[in-house]
Amino acid sequence: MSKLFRAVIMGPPGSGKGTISERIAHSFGLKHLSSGDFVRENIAAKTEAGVLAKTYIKKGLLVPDHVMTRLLLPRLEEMTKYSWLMDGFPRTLAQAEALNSACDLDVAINLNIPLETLKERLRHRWIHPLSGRVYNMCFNPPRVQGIDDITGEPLIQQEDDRPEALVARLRHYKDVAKPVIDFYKAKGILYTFSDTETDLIWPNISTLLSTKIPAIQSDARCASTH
Ligand SMILES: Nc1nc2c(ncn2[C@@H]2O[C@H](COP(=O)(O)OP(=O)(O)O)[C@@H](O)[C@H]2O)c(=O)[nH]1
Ligand SMILES: Nc1ncnc2c1ncn2[C@@H]1O[C@H](COP(=O)(O)OP(=O)(O)O)[C@@H](O)[C@H]1O
Repeated sequence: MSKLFRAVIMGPPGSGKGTISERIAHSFGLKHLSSGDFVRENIAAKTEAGVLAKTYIKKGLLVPDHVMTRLLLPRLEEMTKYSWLMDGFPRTLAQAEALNSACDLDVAINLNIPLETLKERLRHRWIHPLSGRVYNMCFNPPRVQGIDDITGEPLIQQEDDRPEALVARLRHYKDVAKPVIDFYKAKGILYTFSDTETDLIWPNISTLLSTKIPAIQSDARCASTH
């Protein structure tokens, strides 16, 4: 049997983690795990961790490390048979260390996108709040302006995505992410991609993963579910 593949993808808000994760999951047959989706599922199911997480998200804060690890690590235990890509976790060094004790990663993808590009993208980002589905009014617009493709419900723009809030958010991201990036660099698994467009970054990520993911597994991708 081929070795399972485990990766994380990091980058500031708007860097394209969700967009690129979907492409990776589709092309390489990995499970796409999203910390934001897990948090939203737990909020919807009113689990203990979900109720706690909601109080932080409402204030625009990161969910504390112990809540995130309590929420995520059991989900990873259910994934022992699968190759996966995690989007949105770890965001802090404590989370990276907790993940490191739970499993060995093969690759950490780091997206490095210019500030002006992030501002421009997030200005056009609209989301369906219940599912977390993300649209961009230029790059991937919904079929009907302002309406979610799947549910027909209205889309909203997050307060956090306004340009004024973004600069502070990005500064905070950099401070918190730096030790995580250094942690993966020291392990020799960090791959940084810098460009202004997902379509320019994607071929490089695809080439990297083709060399890392055993061929047998990508051949079997049609049989996988995600
Ligand atoms: N113009 C443009 N928008 C992009 C590109 N890649 C992603 N987006 C959009 O930018 C926003 C942020 O992307 P997303 O994948 O949600 O980033 P995340 O916050 O890192 O998960 C979304 O509205 C995407 O549709 C790109 O190359 N060009
Ligand atoms: N690894 C994490 N650590 C702390 N909080 C997290 C983490 N992942 C998600 N969250 C919380 O869930 C919210 C939604 O996550 P996500 O969908 O990744 O959104 P965003 O793109 O706004 O960061 C975050 O704003 C944050 O409050």
